Amino acid sequence: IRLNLLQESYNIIQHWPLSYSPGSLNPAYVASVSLRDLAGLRRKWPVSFCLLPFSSSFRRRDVLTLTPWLAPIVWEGTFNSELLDSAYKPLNLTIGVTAFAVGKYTTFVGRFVESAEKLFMKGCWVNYYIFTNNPQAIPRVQLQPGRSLSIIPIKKYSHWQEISMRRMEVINRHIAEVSHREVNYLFCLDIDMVFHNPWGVETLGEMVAAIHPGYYNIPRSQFPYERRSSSAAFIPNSQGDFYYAGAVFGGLVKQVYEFTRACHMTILADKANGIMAAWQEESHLNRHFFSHKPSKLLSPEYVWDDTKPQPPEVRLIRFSTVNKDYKEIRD
Ligand SMILES: CC(=O)N[C@H]1[C@@H](OP(=O)(O)OP(=O)(O)OC[C@H]2O[C@@H](n3ccc(=O)[nH]c3=O)[C@H](O)[C@@H]2O)O[C@H](CO)[C@H](O)[C@@H]1O
Ligand SMILES: [Mn+2]
Repeated sequence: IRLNLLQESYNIIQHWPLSYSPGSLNPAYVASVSLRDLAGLRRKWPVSFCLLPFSSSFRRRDVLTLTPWLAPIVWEGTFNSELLDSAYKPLNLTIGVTAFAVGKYTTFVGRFVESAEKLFMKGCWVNYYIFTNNPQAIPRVQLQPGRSLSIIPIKKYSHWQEISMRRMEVINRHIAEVSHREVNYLFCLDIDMVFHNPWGVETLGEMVAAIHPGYYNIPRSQFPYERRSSSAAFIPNSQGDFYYAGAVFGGLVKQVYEFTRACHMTILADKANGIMAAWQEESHLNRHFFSHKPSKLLSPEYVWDDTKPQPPEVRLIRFSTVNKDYKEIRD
């Protein structure tokens, strides 16, 4: 019963800007309700008040829509994008996107950016930051007004594992040097992916993680966490919350800075001990989110895998991996 009540409050808070004068609550927080936010609200308004006007229109009963620590899990059918758009528009937010195209992965850039131009954060300012060892290989894509793309040269590590893991370090440094001045929120995405349906402001939150499409309906004992206690990414057998994808994370730029710094540190600690975690930086990301709970979760709609059949609970595939030949693409 308590969870239901809280779910109701969450739905109400999502509708806040319509029912109450704009400015009374910063819409930046409207879609990222945490336990802390709820506790604060309750002090001002009794719960019964929160429960009054809305009940059933934005609810899903077939999937989990709230974590045990009361972070929303975003699924199609749990939010109203028109309302959210009208709440966020006046904030004039700039959203950054980092993506890496090293070695043969430059072939993915065109499809990634073209699809993002049609579907990612429509109506917001968007800055793409494409990190590559081969700037000439990045195609020029026609961008919508208010959107920009920077190409940032980086060196190429020889192993794909190292390329993938070093993203934490590179993003962290880039935030400190550049993007902290340019964006409010930052999403860090795999590049071997394509947008198929809208991805909007419903995804914004302090710290946002995405549930891995392979493990959203699997018992936690089978999550592929790093299980060696010698690794800094170690999670014991019976523990953990969700298995998150390494391909999608984001949040307020300051939070993403802290997050990438922490992950890079634990990756370095493993390296000093001659260990590489089971799923590289994804293992470290999972370990970090185990002790620092994300304030919002994205459902696997936001990080799907095209080789999987679409189950009924996944109503909209928004962002999905491109089929690739691993042997061919990873040198
Ligand atoms: C869906 C999902 O959660 N994907 C994760 C998974 O694999 P994937 O198997 O999808 O990893 P991947 O091959 O896409 O590599 C991750 C990303 O690193 C970049 N890259 C990688 C290799 C290379 O030669 N050049 C290059 O640019 C590129 O942006 C790519 O998208 O595991 C990886 C680490 O093992 C990462 O945690 C991915 O985020
Ligand atoms: Mn990938």
